[in-house]
Amino acid sequence: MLSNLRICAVGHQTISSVHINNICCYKVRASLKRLKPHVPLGRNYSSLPGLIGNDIKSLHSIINPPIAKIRNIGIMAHIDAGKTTTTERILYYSGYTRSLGDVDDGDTVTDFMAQERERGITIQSAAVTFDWKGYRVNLIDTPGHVDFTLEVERCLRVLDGAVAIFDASVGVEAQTLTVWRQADKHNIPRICFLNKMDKTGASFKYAVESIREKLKAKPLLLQLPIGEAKTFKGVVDVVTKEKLLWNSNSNDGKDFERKPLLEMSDPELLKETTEARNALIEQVADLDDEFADLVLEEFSENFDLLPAEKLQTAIHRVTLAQTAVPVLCGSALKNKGIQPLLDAVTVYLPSPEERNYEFLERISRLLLPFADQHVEIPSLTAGNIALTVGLKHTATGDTIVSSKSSALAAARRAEREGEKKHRQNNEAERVLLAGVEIPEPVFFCTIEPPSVSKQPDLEHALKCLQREDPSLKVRLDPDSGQTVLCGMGELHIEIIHDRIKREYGLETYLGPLQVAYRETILNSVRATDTLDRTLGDKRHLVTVEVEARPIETSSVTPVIEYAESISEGLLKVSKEAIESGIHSACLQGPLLGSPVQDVAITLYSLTVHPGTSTTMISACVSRCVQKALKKADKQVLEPLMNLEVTVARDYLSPVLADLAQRRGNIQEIQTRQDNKVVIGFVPLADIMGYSTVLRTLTSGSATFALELSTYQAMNSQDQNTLLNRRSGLT
Ligand SMILES: Nc1nc2c(ncn2[C@@H]2O[C@H](COP(=O)(O)OP(=O)(O)OP(=O)(O)O)[C@@H](O)[C@H]2O)c(=O)[nH]1
Repeated sequence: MLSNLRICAVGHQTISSVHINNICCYKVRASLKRLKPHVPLGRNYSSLPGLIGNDIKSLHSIINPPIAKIRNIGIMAHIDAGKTTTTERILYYSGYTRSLGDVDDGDTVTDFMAQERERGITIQSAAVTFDWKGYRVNLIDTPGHVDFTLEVERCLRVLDGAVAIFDASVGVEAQTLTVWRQADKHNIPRICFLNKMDKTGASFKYAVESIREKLKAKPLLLQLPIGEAKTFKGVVDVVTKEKLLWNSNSNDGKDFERKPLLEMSDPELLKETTEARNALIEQVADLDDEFADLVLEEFSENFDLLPAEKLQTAIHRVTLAQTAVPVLCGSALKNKGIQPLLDAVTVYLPSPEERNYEFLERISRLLLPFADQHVEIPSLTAGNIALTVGLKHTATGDTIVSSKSSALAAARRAEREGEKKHRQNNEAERVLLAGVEIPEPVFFCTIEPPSVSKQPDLEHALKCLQREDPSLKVRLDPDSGQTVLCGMGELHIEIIHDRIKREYGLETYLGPLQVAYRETILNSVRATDTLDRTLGDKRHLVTVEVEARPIETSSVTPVIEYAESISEGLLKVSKEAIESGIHSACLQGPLLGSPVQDVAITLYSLTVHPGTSTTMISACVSRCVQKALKKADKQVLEPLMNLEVTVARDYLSPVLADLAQRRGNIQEIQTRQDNKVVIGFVPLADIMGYSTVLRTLTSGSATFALELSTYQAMNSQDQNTLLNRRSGLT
């Protein structure tokens, strides 16, 4: 029985993708050329290209692994930490691909969009399924660039666990903090992988410290690196006291040597590992009472006698409770440390069962993704990924249920659980499916089809893209009649433009990129208005009096109040019309036509002639509110961004000088290895096109992250310049 589906990404051409229970289902269109045949040849499968009958697993093992052996995990990190490279290694070692893909060569499986391959970045999440030592792992590689935050969020809400990847030479970076917070919100157990241990400047200690300090997490060091940067050779498994060494002559890292540490051959390393293991045991005992009892009763005299499996089970519980995070390390590029990372995923991250979802599922037509091919399957157990086709009215972030009664039952149960929430470890949150938070778009630009006859095609393309990506907003400019795209950043809009061309065959024209300003009022004002219109033999007559006043909310949704004199009876029939009128008036402020923020509207009087339609009431209220807003003293608000620039010491001065010219407000300059990290605020209007400027200023050695902080009042000089520019005076 189908009781709960989560829709994750829909709308691209004919395939819609759904979440079944806690599982994410995405379109996967990776190239099949390097896929190893893991699909049984049969009635439905013979059409898959490149599949041979010999090296295949049984249908049962492919479609229905026991739920305890399923891991649904995401990979998350700051841009360029190495998610895609790590995923490629994982696919290779698990036998899913035959050769190693490389982001720098543009031939990875998960970065399958043309733009991803060209730019070497991940934009859309991709899902792949593979088996590792008897476990089924459904893995999602998510984008790291801030413009695609929503894509990360919609993945996280359905995962059972995640691997957070860090660049070991920089530790925690700006976007890591964002995705970490998102994972906290969705209660996702995590393990950390300190990647790039081979890189100059890599520091295990520094990266661990940054996890402790910046993420406020308790790192459990399950490994120690053997060597660092150029000398990085392998890792020590602290839990088992073994050393794992990769052969430096091997070009794919498939084979490695695992040996117990011995007093004779490695006295120093053994001593260091024993100390690390003892510290780990104490740390876990502090966090887990059951383990503490075991250690105290049986092993307090000698921690060496504590079996590795007992320690692993306790670490699993602590990871699940999210009171600490296991930390591992390696180098994806140099093919070291990936196999133990996979082991850790199966040992420490939870199965769907442990995450306490209790639905069973059934839908009419199910497809299983095998890269860009889909195999129809009759049924699927909870905890798996599948696709369904043809959902027309469902968009990313929606939850669908089989019937109204099952939805009500889920809501009732959530309510009951909510009452015991504090006792039951957020049971209600586990049952209810979290919505996605859609960030505010800060940029917009007009978009034109190649000819008027192509306008319907453009509208169709934008509709599909919006269903997939709710952070893209599309609206019609009421003055010019033009279509306006609103997005998260320059790159976001550029990619949308590119996708319209490649996927929908439409060559569109973008207007100049503009900042999404807001407006507010500075004093209280009252206005009255009357609308008197006769349509046919019917007279519509409304008189309204409203007050608009400034309040502090940081929201574009106006607060609506009613004076006591407004009759209950009148409100009953016309409340909806009144509020829709107020909302529509506040969408377009009198200064720039931007949304009005921080206002309260009070309705003081309303008289309505009998027979007046609600549309006329709405129109009159809207006009009256606009009149009031126009009368008030007004203020433009501009988006202020949090900026973090990481730059080599030598280039710090030109970067600071440039930021000073951009109205930048520097809060702090940190030292990170050989780099300086500049943290501050800068108005969005002054930071457009910054990536090109920064590249030129620093010979390509700097990176930056940008995120909306707040909307702030513009000073009067800047505001006048902007208003004059908009009205064409300058
Ligand atoms: N030295 C070193 N470089 C690495 C390692 N892993 C990845 N890289 C390099 O780092 C860059 C970024 O790697 P990706 O795998 O694309 O990183 P990503 O996190 O997927 O990036 P986005 O998808 O854009 O968020 C590439 O040039 C990789 O070759 C590593 O272990 N060591």
